[in-house]
Amino acid sequence: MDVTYDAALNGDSLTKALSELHPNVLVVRSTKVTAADVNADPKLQLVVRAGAGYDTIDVAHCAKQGVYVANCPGKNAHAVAELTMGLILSIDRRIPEGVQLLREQKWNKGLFSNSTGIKGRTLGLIGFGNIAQLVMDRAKAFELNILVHTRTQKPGLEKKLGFQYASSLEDLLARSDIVSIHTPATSETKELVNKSFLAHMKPDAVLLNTSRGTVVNEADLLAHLEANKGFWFGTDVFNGEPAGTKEIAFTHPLAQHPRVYGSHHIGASTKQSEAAIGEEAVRIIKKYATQGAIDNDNCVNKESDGSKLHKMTIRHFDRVGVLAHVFAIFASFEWNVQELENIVFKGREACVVNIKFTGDLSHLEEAIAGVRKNENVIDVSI
Ligand SMILES: NC(=O)c1ccc[n+]([C@@H]2O[C@H](COP(=O)([O-])OP(=O)(O)OC[C@H]3O[C@@H](n4cnc5c(N)ncnc54)[C@H](O)[C@@H]3O)[C@@H](O)[C@H]2O)c1
Ligand SMILES: O=C(O)[C@H](O)COP(=O)(O)O
Repeated sequence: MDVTYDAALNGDSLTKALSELHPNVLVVRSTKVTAADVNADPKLQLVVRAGAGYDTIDVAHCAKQGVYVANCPGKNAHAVAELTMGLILSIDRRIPEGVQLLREQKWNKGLFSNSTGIKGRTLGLIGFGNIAQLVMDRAKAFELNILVHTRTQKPGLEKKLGFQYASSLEDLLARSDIVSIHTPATSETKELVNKSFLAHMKPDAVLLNTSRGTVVNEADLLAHLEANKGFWFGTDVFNGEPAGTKEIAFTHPLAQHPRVYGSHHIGASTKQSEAAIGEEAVRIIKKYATQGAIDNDNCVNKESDGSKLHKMTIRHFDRVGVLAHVFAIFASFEWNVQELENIVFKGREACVVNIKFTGDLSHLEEAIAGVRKNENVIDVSI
């Protein structure tokens, strides 16, 4: 396999490289992958997001062009959970400011002796996937109580893992001392943190965001910070954050705010996490190269709604032309094959083909009779 590595490719330079090199697989971190990038490379088959969030990739356009998009769920979750705990403890004890003062050759025990402590306080988690669950595990070691608001509640999970589902988002916001966001960036979560969200929070609460900048309406948050002098924000992400990894000037009203502790979108950037992500990306590519398959856990643009599909199972002898015969009948009834699996039995004498398809079944009996006409068809069921 030929590999070209150039982490600096971005925007037009990425589009140009794709149009010249025509790779089959593109691996990216937070680099944006646009429709123009996909169109520039007709040989592109797979985009691997070496990370969790894939909002940076035009997933819908990839789906339209038959290009797989795969991510590496959970592989950087420990690192993000560790950073989240770091933000919680830093805010409670004002660690960064204490360090800064020492660097300025100043001692001020009084200034840093006002922390509340986190034991017995309530941490509200919004989203309860890979990262949030690891945050919960770590927070429980600090004796925080855990409240959860997520899209789908799983019966029995509260008791098993030792947390409580909030009855609503508003309930979680009203009862939490610390609220941490762990949802993906979607149209549903865009500006989830807005005036109304903040109004439900305790005035001296801590809000944490290690997910995406788009989840926060930054103007509303700034206004809330101004109006509530005990309110703190810890964030790893900013709207309009720089794309690269080199130092550049970054002026942002939240990044420079005295009650905001920010980091530089480094949630996933530990050596452990990068190694785990790298290994997973390689595993995905190897499996695709050798078996032509992407695991469902990784593929983010495979159609998963099979509820409207009909299924036909045909046992047949392993001879040339059986499937061609079946497909000709399907085409004559305007049945559209959606998924297909042909299993060959030991000895390569017989097979079973499972065909999932859409179409009008009013001529079903006629179609089945047509399939049976082939001498190598053993049985048909639907
Ligand atoms: N700061 C970083 O470096 C960094 C690293 C990894 C991931 N992330 C971000 O964190 C996000 C979460 O990562 P993860 O690995 O936990 O993902 P995940 O898919 O395992 O979990 C996401 C959770 O959010 C829930 N959710 C989705 N939409 C929701 C909604 N509208 N309301 C409530 N809950 C909702 C899902 O049900 C799921 O429980 C990623 O999508 C990514 O944007 C950031
Ligand atoms: O969604 C993710 O995995 C993180 O935001 C990590 O982004 P990065 O790969 O650019 O560090």
